[in-house]
Parts: sequence; C-alpha cells; structure tokens
Amino acid sequence: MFNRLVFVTGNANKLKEVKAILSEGGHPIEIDSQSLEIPEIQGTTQEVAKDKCRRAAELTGTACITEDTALCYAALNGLPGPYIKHFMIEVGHEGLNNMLVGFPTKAAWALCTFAYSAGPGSEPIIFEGRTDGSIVPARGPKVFGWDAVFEPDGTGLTYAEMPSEQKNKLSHRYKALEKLRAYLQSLPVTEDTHAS
Ligand SMILES: O=c1nc[nH]c2c1ncn2[C@H]1C[C@H](O)[C@@H](COP(=O)(O)OP(=O)(O)OP(=O)(O)O)O1
Ligand SMILES: [Mg+2]
Repeated sequence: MFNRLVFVTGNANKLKEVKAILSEGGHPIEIDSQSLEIPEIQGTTQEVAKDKCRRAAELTGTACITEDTALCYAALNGLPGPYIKHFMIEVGHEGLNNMLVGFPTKAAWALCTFAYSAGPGSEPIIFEGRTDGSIVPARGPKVFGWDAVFEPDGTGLTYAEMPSEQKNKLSHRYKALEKLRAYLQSLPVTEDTHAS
C-alpha cells in the first residue's frame, strides 16, 4: 500500500485538512504537495475532477491526487456546484445567501471529488464524499472559503464554527478521503514505487 502521495493543489486550507485527515487512522499517509494552478474545464463534477487530475499527472510526471470541491444548492439543481469558487470570489458570503432569496429551500450539499492517477496517461479514478446541510447567514471565522455559510445537518454549527477535528470527522472531504484511503490500502505493494 501507499504511505506517501503527491497532492496537487493551489489551496493551502485544503492541503491542511487533507494532511490532518490522512495522518489519522491505522495506516497514516504522508502528503507531498505541489502548488500548481491547473485550468479547470466546465462539465459535471466528475469530468472537471478527472480532467484536472490528468493534467496534474502530465505536469508532475508522477502518480498524484487532485481534489475538486463543489457547493450545490438544491433550489438550483446542484449549481453553483464546481463553479462555486467564482461565485464565492464575486458575490461573497452575503451573495451566496442572497442567491436563494425567493426560493423555498436553503438546502445544499458539499461535494468533494478526489481523483487519483497512477501517472501520466493513466486514467484517473474518482472518490466522492457528500455532506448535506443548508446555506445560512455567515457565522464563525471567515478563514476558509464558504465554511461560514454552510451548516451541516444536525450540527447547529457552520463548518467555520466547528473545531477542525469536528469538521474533519463529518466533512465532504473526510468522506471522500476515507474511500481514497481504502482504495490505496487495497493496492499491491509494488504500486508503491509510483507514489514515492
Ligand atoms: O471545505 C471547504 N470549506 C469551504 N470552502 C471550501 C472548502 N473546500 C473548498 N472550498 C472553496 C475553495 C474554492 O473557492 C472552492 C472550490 O474550488 P476548487 O477548484 O476545488 O479549489 P481551489 O481552486 O481553491 O484549489 P485547487 O487548486 O485544489 O483546485 O471552494
Ligand atoms: Mg481549483
């Protein structure tokens, strides 16, 4: 199985959470990060994720993972989805709430899609994690993206209000990483060389 992995991302907060989550558990996995801004196509979350990972493997010349996070509004049939980054930048926390004025439901889900490629030319494999919740007026520190406006169901807290240990036990990212971890652990030992 793997105990090291290259994670290609331009987002320091993501990297921090991924490292924290993968360092826990029976078989900790260490992350070597590469900060690259990789162009993202339009399409389904899976298409966007696979394309990014293909490009990352070409650029790094090695086995790697990439991750795409979508924030999906039930009232908007899943949009902004993978385009949330641009919405977040342009309209901010208040705008992310105002977009739902006039809609009966504030329900939303956070969707994390990890993609793993065994190397350049190797078709990426997808691992998804979803956490359901709702969009609320911002509460908590505005440190990481839309954390302050997303309240996972049954918690009474936004992601931003939670201690990181709590978020990292129920988040979209955690759920996707559990699947990725199980996959990596099922690989034969010889595959290890691809990741080192
Ligand atoms: O747990 C999260 N809690 C709050 N906000 C989050 C979270 N995870 C991603 N985000 C934000 C970052 C970006 O505004 C957008 C996803 O866009 P996304 O393309 O996946 O991330 P990115 O461009 O920042 O980094 P990367 O280089 O890995 O593509 O949602
Ligand atoms: Mg991105």
